[in-house]
Amino acid sequence: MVVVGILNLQGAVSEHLDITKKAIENMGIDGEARTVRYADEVAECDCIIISGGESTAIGKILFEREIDKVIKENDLPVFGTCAGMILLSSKTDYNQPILKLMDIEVGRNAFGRQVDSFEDTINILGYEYSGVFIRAPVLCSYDETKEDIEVLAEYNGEIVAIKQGKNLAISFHPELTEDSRIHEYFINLVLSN
Ligand SMILES: NC(=O)CC[C@H](N)C(=O)O
Repeated sequence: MVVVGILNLQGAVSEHLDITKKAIENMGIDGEARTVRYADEVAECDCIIISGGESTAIGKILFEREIDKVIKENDLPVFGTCAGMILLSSKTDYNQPILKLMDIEVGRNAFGRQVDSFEDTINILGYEYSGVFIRAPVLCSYDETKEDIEVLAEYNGEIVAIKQGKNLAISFHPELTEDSRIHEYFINLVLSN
């Protein structure tokens, strides 16, 4: 049984819930997707998804509620999309609370400054995926000495998907498509030893 917690503090939460449910169904595994808002609810999960939204707001509430501690103490894998990627990083170009779970540095609002959002094809995990970018962060650098880091996708020469151990950071919004394969990939990461 795998319990996927979608952090419900701010942002595109219901979309992640729906697509995670779809991923679990497609995989045919014993699993559950639920939204979580407090540290004790997070502690009952096997992994956490942090949605897009406003990373400063999400980070502030996350630290106030000491959800960071539960994630770290329980070694919970985290999948972050857009604002979630920012929260996974170790450094951003803003002064904001972040989890520092991945050895990546990001720049906020790097894509789509002129236009608020766009959609384009991303090659990821061996297939073509429709990437939705909404004021997305760019990955400025990552620690190349870390053997557990793997770049999963690039777009116009920029890294837009990267994993480190069981943490996954994506600068676009897979929850805004009907395609659950990236969510399935994350759940498989969680299930693998
Ligand atoms: N769609 C998003 O998640 C945008 C992220 C937002 N620009 C931030 O920096 O927090």
